[in-house]
Amino acid sequence: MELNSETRSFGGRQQVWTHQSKETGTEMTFSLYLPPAAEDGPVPVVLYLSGLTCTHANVTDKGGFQRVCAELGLAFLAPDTSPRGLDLPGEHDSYDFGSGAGFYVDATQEPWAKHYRMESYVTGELLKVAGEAAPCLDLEDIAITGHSMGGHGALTLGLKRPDLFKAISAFAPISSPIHCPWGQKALGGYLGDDLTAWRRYDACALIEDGARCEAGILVDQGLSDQFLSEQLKPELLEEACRKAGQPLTLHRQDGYDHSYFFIATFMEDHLRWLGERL
Ligand SMILES: N[C@@H](CCC(=O)N[C@@H](CSC=O)C(=O)NCC(=O)O)C(=O)O
Repeated sequence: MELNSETRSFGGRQQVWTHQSKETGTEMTFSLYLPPAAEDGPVPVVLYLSGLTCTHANVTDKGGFQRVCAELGLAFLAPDTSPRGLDLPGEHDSYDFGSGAGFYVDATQEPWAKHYRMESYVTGELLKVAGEAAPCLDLEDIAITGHSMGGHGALTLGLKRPDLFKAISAFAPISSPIHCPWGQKALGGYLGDDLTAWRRYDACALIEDGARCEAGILVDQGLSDQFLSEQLKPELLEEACRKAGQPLTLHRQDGYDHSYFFIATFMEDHLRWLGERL
């Protein structure tokens, strides 16, 4: 494991680490913000999953979380969105599949199955490695959030692993990959035609099938988001939660698009909401 950079920010430390991953069989990079409170004892962790085309760097540079994490004493952990450094057939052909588009699934189809293991990476190895890099992380006290494809990751992994994640939020998440072109392409490519396997990676299907987050779920969605009606469909999540009695706070934000300007605007709200549940 190697510390690539460390930069002072709001009294804490913004770090970037690389390590050799057993799950992906590649080098992986993640960023980790340690608040000032990490000098004195264990700190809770917010795990942030990024969207299509992103690395750890997008949210680290543009998410604007450091000031509030410093104030609340929260660590902020941001992994990459796929394995890197491979050259699998078709891996780099499109922005919404392959590199930069791991969708937080464990692929079962070739040639992806050996390396595209982002669910296992994020929920297992990443947390372990981050805990070794920073023993001040309280790995019993983790919340999960994310944006778009990463919002889908936060919802699905959070719903599947209530033992690991105490609270879930999302910025403009893909609500139901089964019902949108991005999701159909990714789940078909990584998991094949088995719709039962798809349901394990669809927040609405998981809720229909009984998964719950007791602490509730917070979602913010911009109403000028260019992906809103075709890809994100928050009304599907709203309906699944309503039918199942799953508490959901969904804020529809007038005029906001899909960008990091939107995320940075509502980051503080999400950190305070998650922090109250940690
Ligand atoms: N075609 C676009 C789409 C890429 C894009 O908008 N990516 C979003 C996430 S979309 C859902 O997962 C993003 O976060 N981009 C990075 C950023 O810093 O804004 C394209 O290729 O640009």
